Amino acid sequence: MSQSETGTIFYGPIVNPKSLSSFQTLPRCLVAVGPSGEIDWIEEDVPKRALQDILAQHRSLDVPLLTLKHGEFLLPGFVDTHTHAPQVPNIGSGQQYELLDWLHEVTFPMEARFGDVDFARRAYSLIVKRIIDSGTTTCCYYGTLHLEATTILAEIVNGYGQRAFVGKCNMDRNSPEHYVEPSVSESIDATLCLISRIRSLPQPRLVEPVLTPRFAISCTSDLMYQLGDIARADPSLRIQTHMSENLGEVRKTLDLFPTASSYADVYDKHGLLGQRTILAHAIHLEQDEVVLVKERGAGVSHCPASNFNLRSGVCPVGKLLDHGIKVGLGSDVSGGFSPSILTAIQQASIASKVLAMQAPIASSGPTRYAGHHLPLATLLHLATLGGAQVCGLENRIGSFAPGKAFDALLVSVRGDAANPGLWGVDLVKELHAEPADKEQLDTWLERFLFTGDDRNIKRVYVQGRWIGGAEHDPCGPGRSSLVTDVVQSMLYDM
Ligand SMILES: Nc1nc2[nH]cnc2c(=O)[nH]1
Ligand SMILES: [Zn+2]
Repeated sequence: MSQSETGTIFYGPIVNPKSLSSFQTLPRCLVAVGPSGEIDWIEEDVPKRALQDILAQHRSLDVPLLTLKHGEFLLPGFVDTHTHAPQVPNIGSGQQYELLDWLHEVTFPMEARFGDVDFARRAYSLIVKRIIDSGTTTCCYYGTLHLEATTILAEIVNGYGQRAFVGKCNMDRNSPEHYVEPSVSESIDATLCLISRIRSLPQPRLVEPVLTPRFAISCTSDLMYQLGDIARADPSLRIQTHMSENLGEVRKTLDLFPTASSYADVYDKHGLLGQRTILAHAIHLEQDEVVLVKERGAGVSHCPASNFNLRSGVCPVGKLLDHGIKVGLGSDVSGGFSPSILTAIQQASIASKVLAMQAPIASSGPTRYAGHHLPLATLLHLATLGGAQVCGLENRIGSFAPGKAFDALLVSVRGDAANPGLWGVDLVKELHAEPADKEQLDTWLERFLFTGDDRNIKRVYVQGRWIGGAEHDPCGPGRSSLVTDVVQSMLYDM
C-alpha cells in the first residue's frame, strides 16, 4: 500500500497556535494524517511506552509512523498574505527609492519582462519552489498584468501542490506606456478569463483566483466599479490590493478621488472593501478608516520588511489588533527583501518594538497590543492562524486540529541542519532531557523564529503532501541568494 492510500502518523513535538495570545507546545504528540491530507486525530501527550497501545486503539498499527528526531518539531505552515512573484528577481535592488519612484524605476521594468512567456515559465518555476522551501504553504500571489504569464504562474503553483491565491494585476492608468492595460474592457476580459482558467486547473487543485486591482492610483474608477461588480456576483472570490502604504501615495490617491473621504472610502465606494478583501500595508490609516476596515471585516497584510525597506512607515499593528481587525504577515517581495515569512516575523517584532519605544503606554485598558512589543504567541499567530483568517481559511489551515488540512513544516534546530545561527541550541542539548520538554520546545521555537532559515525547514507539507523543504530534493533547498542569481543570469542570457 502506498503512503497516499494509508496516510502518515507523526510522533514528536508540535507547536500549535491557539489564539493571538497563546499557543500549545506538546513535546510528545501523535498527529494522524489521513489519505486525503486531512488530520484524522491528535493525541496530545503520548509517552513512548504507550505508543503501541494508542495506535492500536485508533486501529492504526499498520499506518506508516514518522518519529521526529531530537531537535525536530512540527509547526503549521506559514501563510504569506501578500507577495509579488514577478518581483523575486529584483530582491535587494533599488534600496534608494521610496514607493512611487521604486515602482517606476525598478518594479515595472522587471514585471514587463513577464510578457515573454518562456521567461515567465522558467522564472516562475524557480520562484515558486523557492517560496515553498521558505516554508510558505499558503501564498497570496500578485502576478503581472499579463494573462498568459499569470496563467503560467497558477499552473506552476498548482503543479507543485502549494495552496495559493493567484491574481493578475489590474492597472489601466498612471503606469508606463509599455506596461499598462489598454482599456477597462480588456482588463476585465483578461481577469474573467484567468478566473475560469484557474478554476479549470487539474485536481487536486489548491489554487484559487483573486481579484487584484494593483492600487487605486493605477486603476480608473470605471475599472474598480466593474471589479466590484464581479466580486459581488461571486461570493467566493477574494480581493487583494495595496492601501495607505506611503504618504505620497495617500496624497495622490485623494487627489485622484476628490469625492472620497479617505483612501479606505475609495475602495469601499467601489464595492472592493469587504470580508474577502486583503489590504496590504494599511500604515497611515485615519481613525475613521480603522473603524471602516473593522466594520467591513477586511483583513490587513502586515509587510514590515517592505515598510522599512521602502521607508514607507511603521504599521501600527497593535492598534489594528486592539480594534479586532484580522491581521496576517506578508513578505511583499521585492519591496521586502526576503520571500521568507521568518523574516516577516523578525521584522514585525522589530516594528512593534520601535513603536513601543516611541510611545510607551500603560499595559492595561483597551490597548492590549498597541504600544507593546508583540510577544512570541502573537508573532506566531500572525504567521499562521492570523494569515489564515485574512484569507478566509481559518477553518482549513493555520493550526493543527482534526478535520483541518495538514499544512505543516518539519523544522529542525539540530546541528546537522547546518545553520550556524542555531548551533547554540545543539551545543546545549546535553543539558536537557530527551525527549524535549515544554520549556526546551519553547526555546527551540523562539530560536527558530528569530535565527532560522530554509536550512531548518526540512519538509514542507501541504494537504498532507510532502512538496518541499531542505530534505525534499537531493541538491538541497533553493538557498536564498542562489536562486535569485539563477533568475538574474537568465535575464542576461535572454
Ligand atoms: N510594495 C508595493 N506597493 C505597491 N503599490 C502598488 N504596487 C505595489 C507593489 O508592487 N509593491
Ligand atoms: Zn505589494
